[in-house]
Amino acid sequence: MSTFRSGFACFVGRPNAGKSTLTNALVGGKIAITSSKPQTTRHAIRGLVHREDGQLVLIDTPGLHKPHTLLGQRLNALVRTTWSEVDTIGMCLPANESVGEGDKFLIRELAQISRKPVFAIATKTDLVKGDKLRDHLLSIQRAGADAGLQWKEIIPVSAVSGEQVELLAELLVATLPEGPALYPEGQLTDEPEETLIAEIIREAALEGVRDELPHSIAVVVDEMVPRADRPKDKPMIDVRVNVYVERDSQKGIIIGKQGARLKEIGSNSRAQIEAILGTPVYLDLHVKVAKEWQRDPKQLRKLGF
Ligand SMILES: Nc1nc2c(ncn2[C@@H]2O[C@H](COP(=O)(O)OP(=O)(O)OP(=O)(O)O)[C@@H](O)[C@H]2O)c(=O)[nH]1
Repeated sequence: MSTFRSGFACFVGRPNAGKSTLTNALVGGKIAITSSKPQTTRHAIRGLVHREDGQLVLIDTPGLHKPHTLLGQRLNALVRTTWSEVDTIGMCLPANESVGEGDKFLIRELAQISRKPVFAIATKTDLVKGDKLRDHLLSIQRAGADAGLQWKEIIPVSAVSGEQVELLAELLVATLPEGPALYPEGQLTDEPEETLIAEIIREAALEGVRDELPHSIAVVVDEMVPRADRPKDKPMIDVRVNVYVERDSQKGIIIGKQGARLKEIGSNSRAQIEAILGTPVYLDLHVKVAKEWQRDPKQLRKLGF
């Protein structure tokens, strides 16, 4: 029997490097969700990659979402801890952008970790042509050498076209220690659909305003009902959702000018929700103020905490 491997990996890279999209592509779609409860680690699990040869647990790297406070300063301790705890690291460097100072800073930091495989992942290769990709791969190699980092591999991928995603999964799994699966297959997908849907909407609501609404937002799926008057071959589900914030000002942020942001939240999350439910949905989003909900046990229970 062939060896089964299991372990943890994280992706690092500047904002927009393609980490989330790659995570989704590796996981196979819908379950790359930041808030899934940490199980054996303190870190949030972003997704599970189940394969015949192993199981890869992709974890979130806190702090790297705020590179402006991070780059140019020392990396915070939590990020270092994450790096020291995972089995393998993938640094994402988008092929349509040159290797910049921010990237080099990260590469130097990664070079400090000894005896851990660090992959350079040239993301978004569908956006560039041959010569440009070759130059990009060369500058990644050079940046590694300059920092004293020996890349485990430099691998070009496109999460959008799917090119080399399978190969990347194989290479990452090959670096994991031998061991049984850490999570039952499909564990994260066993979360109730409502939880996944609420989480997708919460992510969409936080998009671009994360700093303004850090923890003050909770999303609850109120009901999901099949629309009665639809033909059998064209079903539709009405999904009624409440988005709770703590203050009126936050309500304004979520709703946006003439409802523009709320509309955007709906359209950004609908496709993913439709993928989960397997039917078109009508999303009915309501924003409500639940004052100080984080401090009110009764409200917390209502919001599912
Ligand atoms: N064409 C193309 N676009 C991609 C690919 N991967 C990601 N993108 C796009 O690049 C943008 C950023 O991708 P994300 O996956 O959100 O990047 P990220 O590194 O997770 O970003 P942060 O959450 O800001 O750290 C999005 O608009 C993606 O659609 C790819 O393989 N090809």
